[in-house]
Amino acid sequence: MRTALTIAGSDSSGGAGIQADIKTMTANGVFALCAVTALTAQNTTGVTDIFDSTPHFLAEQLDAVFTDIFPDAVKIGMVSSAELIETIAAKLKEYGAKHIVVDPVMVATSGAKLLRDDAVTALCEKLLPLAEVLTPNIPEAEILSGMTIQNAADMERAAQTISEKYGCAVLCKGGHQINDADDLLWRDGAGKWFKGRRIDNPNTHGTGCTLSSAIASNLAKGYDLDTSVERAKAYISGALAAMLDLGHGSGPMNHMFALKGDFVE
Ligand SMILES: Nc1ncnc2c1ncn2[C@@H]1O[C@H](COP(=O)(O)OP(=O)(O)O)[C@@H](O)[C@H]1O
Ligand SMILES: Cc1ncc(COP(=O)(O)OP(=O)(O)O)c(N)n1
Repeated sequence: MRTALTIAGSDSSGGAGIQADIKTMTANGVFALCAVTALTAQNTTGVTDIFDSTPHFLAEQLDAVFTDIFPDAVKIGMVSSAELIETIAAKLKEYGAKHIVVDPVMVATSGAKLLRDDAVTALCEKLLPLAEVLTPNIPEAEILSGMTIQNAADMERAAQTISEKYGCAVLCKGGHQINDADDLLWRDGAGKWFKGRRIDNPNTHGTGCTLSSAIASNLAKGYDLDTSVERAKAYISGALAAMLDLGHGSGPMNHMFALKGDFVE
């Protein structure tokens, strides 16, 4: 069985963060490993508190994983401080981790800040250059490129700028646009659009975590990046279209929409 590691924060509501990652990896047929960067007290209406792992304990989790079950791909989500970012970068280099997907999580849709302002530089300098692909949403792509994004041409310019700056592929996600759910993959000097039908579902908690984990799962299975993005897009569209409705705010998706068998009713 192929394996994928998520390095991310815990979401007590189960819709985003490490919980979304593990469900996504499992539903995509890979064995999920995890290293927890932080605990969040969170539900569908917002984040009330964050308790960070220490750099030492995060390093211990990464040592435990890499020295035993070496992951076929790695996904990185919420990492709130410069010290934790530096720890992850050092360990990924030490172990020669491959197929690294970085979701540069900065702010939850509910408005909570998940990355400290003083950690953006560490993210850019230490972690982004290790990535095979970055998956910023539009607000994150604006911060990383220093540009304002208002339309598809702006997405292309911003993705190109980020890709050239950090030497990796960039998937600029269009979920925050008004009329569509089209994502742009910029790699090796050229852009490719992955078109998505916008699903009229207010429950989008964890879409970014889910997409990046599905990409990592498909890279772990040996698919190339284009195919991994295409398959991840099909997966998230299915999870949104299942129209799960839980909680009082923007609820989670149904990660198990495609699961069939005697134990699912
Ligand atoms: N209503 C929607 N219908 C279909 N796809 C969506 C919808 N909202 C987001 N997506 C898709 O979900 C993925 C995550 O995008 P986005 O919501 O922009 O990320 P984030 O959760 O990081 O803000 C992208 O592939 C995006 O196109
Ligand atoms: C613990 C934790 N990590 C990441 C997020 C952000 O999730 P994301 O899928 O990027 O976006 P929203 O769910 O906020 O739309 C989170 N909320 N919690």
